[in-house]
Amino acid sequence: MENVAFIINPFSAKKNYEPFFEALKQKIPEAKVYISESINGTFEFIESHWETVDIFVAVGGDGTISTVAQKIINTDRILAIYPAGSGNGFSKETHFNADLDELLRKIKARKIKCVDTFTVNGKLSINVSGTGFDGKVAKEFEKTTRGFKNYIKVSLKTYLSYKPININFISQNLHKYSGEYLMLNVANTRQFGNNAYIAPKASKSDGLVDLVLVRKFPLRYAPVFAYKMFTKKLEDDQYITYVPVREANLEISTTNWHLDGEYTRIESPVRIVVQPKSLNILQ
Ligand SMILES: Nc1ncnc2c1ncn2[C@@H]1O[C@H](COP(=O)(O)OP(=O)(O)OP(=O)(O)O)[C@@H](O)[C@H]1O
Repeated sequence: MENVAFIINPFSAKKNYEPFFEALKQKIPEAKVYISESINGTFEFIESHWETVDIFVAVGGDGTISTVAQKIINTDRILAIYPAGSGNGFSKETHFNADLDELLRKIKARKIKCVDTFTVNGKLSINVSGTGFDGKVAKEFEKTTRGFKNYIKVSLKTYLSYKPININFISQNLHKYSGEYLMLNVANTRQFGNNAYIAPKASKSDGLVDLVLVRKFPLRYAPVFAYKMFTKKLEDDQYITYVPVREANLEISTTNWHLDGEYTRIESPVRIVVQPKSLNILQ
C-alpha cells in the first residue's frame, strides 16, 4: 500500500466520506490519506507524492475525481475511486462502488483500463458536461444548499423561464445541426450521475464523445423525458439528436456551462476535443 494515496474531498455530498475514513484507518492504519481543503491543495499533494505514489484514489464525487484526473492525465499514474459524491456518474460508469474491501482487492490486482477524456476550450471533462438549460441549472444550483430536492426545484424554476440557446457549428460537417436548443450536452460516458442516462450509447473508450442536442419540449413532456432518461430509452427521443464526434467547433449564445456538474463560464467560440485513451483507471 506504500504506493497508494487516498485523496478525500470533505465537501462532497454531506460528508459521505466519514464512514470510509474510519473503515480505512481500521483496515490499513498506515494508509497515506490526504483530506483536501481545496483543489489547489489536491494539486500540491499529488505533485509532492509523484515519485512515491502510482495509484491515486479520489474519494468524492465527479468534481473531486476530475481534479485528481487533471494531474494524472496523459501519464502512467492510475486513478481509482471511492464514490462519496451525490451523483457519482463517472464512478458508476467505471464500476466503482462503496465497498472498501472490493476497492482494496482491485488495488492489489492492479488491472488497468485506459479511457478517453475531453476538453472544452482547454478545460478537462471526464464524464458529461453541458451548456444551455443545463449550465443555467448548474449556476442556480450552486446558490442553494445542494441536494436532489433543490436540484429538482431549481430545474423546474429555470425551465419555466428558459429561452433556447443558439448554436452555430463552425465545423463544416456539423453545420446542418446549427439551430436553437434547450441544451447541448457533451457525453463521454452514458450518465450524468444518479443513473440519469442522457447518452445511453456513449462509450468512454471509443475515441468519441456524443454531442447531445436537445430541443425545447413542452413542460407536459418533462416526466416522459425523465422516465426515458432513467430507463436508458432516450436514444430515439423525438427531441434529441445524437452526434458522435472527435472534435467540434461552435459559436453559442451563452457562457453558462457545467463541466462534470461543476458550474463554469466558457466564452464562445467553443472548441471540444476528445483526448483518446488519456486516463488510466483501475479496473
Ligand atoms: N480536490 C478537491 N478538494 C477540495 N474541494 C474540491 C476538490 N475537488 C472539488 N472540490 C469542490 O468540492 C465540491 C463537491 O465536489 P464533488 O463534485 O466531488 O461532490 P458532489 O458534488 O457531492 O458529487 P457529484 O459530482 O458526484 O454530484 C465541488 O463544488 C468542488 O468545487
